[in-house]
Amino acid sequence: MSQLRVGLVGWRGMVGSVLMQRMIDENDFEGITPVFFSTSNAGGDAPTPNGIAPSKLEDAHDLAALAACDAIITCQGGDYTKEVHQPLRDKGWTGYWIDAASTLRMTDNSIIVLDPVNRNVIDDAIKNGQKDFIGGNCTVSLMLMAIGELFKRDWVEWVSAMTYQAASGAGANNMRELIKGMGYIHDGVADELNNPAGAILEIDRKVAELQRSSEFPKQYFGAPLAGSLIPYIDVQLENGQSKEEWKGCVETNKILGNDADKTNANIVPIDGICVRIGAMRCHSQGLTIKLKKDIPLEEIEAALRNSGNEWLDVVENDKAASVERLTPVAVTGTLKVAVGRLRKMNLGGEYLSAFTVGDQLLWGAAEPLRRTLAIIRNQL
Ligand SMILES: NC(=O)C1=CN([C@@H]2O[C@H](COP(=O)(O)OP(=O)(O)OC[C@H]3O[C@@H](n4cnc5c(N)ncnc54)[C@H](OP(=O)(O)O)[C@@H]3O)[C@@H](O)[C@H]2O)C=CC1
Ligand SMILES: N[C@@H](CC(=O)OP(=O)(O)O)C(=O)O
Repeated sequence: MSQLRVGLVGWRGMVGSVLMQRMIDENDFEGITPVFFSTSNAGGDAPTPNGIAPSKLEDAHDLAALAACDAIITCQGGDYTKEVHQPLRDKGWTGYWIDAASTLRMTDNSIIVLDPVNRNVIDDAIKNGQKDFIGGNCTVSLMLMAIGELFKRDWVEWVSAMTYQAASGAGANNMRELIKGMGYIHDGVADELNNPAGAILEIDRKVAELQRSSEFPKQYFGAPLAGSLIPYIDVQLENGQSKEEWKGCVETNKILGNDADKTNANIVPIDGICVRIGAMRCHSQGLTIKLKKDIPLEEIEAALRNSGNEWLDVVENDKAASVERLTPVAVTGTLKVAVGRLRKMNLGGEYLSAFTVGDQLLWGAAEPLRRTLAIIRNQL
C-alpha cells in the first residue's frame, strides 16, 4: 500500500475538530502523510497528531501546494470549495477531493458518501476513476443510517420526515448563542425560581418578555431559539420548500443510486418540514414511512436489527426505553444512531412511524469523510 499525501483543510473548525479526533482515535494518520492547510495562518505551526513530525501550515489557497497532495479532505465550507476546487481541477489535478460542504454534492461527477449504505457505489466510483467524494447533508445521512435497510429491501414507497435539528448544524457560534439564550432566560427569572411558592404564570410571562426583548441573544439564528424553535432551515426555494427540505429527497436518492438512469422512475419521494430546536448536536426526525405493502412490524424490526449496521440501536417502542435511549442526550457524542417509536399507524398497515436520533457532527458530517479516506487508501 502506498503512502498517501493527504491535505487537510478546515481541520480546526467544528466539523474538522471532530474529524481530527476520530482520525486520531482510529489511527488514520498511520499510513498517510498529512499536510495541514490554513486560510488564515499559513506558516504557523501545524498540529502533530499521533506523533506526526512538526511542520508548518500551508496556504489553503496555494494551488501548487494543494496539487502536490494525492487527496484533499476539506471541512472548510462551501465558499472555499467554490474558490478552490474547479481551479485545481483546471490545473490538471487528478487527486481525490473529499468534502463536507454541499457545493459539489449534486454534480454529475461526484459521489455522496455514506459507506454503510452505499459502499458499492463508492467502490465502483473509485474503480471508475471518479475523484470527488462528498459527505451528505447531516439529516439525510442520519435518516439513512437509521432506516437504510428499509430502502435496501425496496419496502419504501415514500417518507415524510419532520426534523428536530440541533444548533450545531448552523455552526459553533449558534451553539454558543443557544446556551447564552438559556442563561439569559434563567438569569431573568432566577429570583422567582428560587421561591417555590412563586406564581408560575408570572414566571412564564417574564420569560416571554425576555425572549421577545431586543436584548435576547439572536445575532446568529436571527430569532430566539432557547425555549422556542425555528421552523425554517437554510434558504427559501421558489417551490415553498426550504433548501434543507429539498436536500432530503435529492440527496437520499443520489446516495441510493436511484437517480442513476436520469429518469424519475426510481425516485422515492421524501419531504417534510425541517425545524431547528434547542438541542446541541443531535438531529432527531419523526418519520412517517409509507410501505409498498403491509409488512408485519416484527419483520421490520428484525430487518433493522439484523441489517449488519453495527451503529444502529433499535429501541423497543416502550416509554422507558424511549426516554432512556432515544434522545439527543443519550446519543450525543457517540457513533450510535438510535431508531425507535416503531409502530403501525392508525392510518393503515402500510404506514410505519419511526423516530431517529443521531449526532450530526459524527455520522452527520465527519465520520463518512474519514471512512472514505480510509477506503480510498486501502484500495490503492
Ligand atoms: N456544522 C455542521 O454541522 C456541518 C457542516 N458541514 C460543512 O462543513 C463546513 C464547516 O463547518 P464548521 O466546522 O461548522 O465551520 P467552522 O466555522 O467551525 O470552521 C470553518 C473554518 O473557520 C476558520 N476559523 C475561524 N475562526 C475560527 C475559530 N475560532 N475556531 C475554529 N476555526 C476558526 C477555520 O479555518 P482556518 O483554520 O483556515 O482559519 C475553520 O476551518 C460547513 O461550512 C459545511 O459546509 C457539513 C455538514 C454539517
Ligand atoms: N444544514 C444543516 C447543516 C449543514 O451544514 O448542512 P449541509 O452540509 O447540507 O449544508 C443544519 O443546519 O443542520
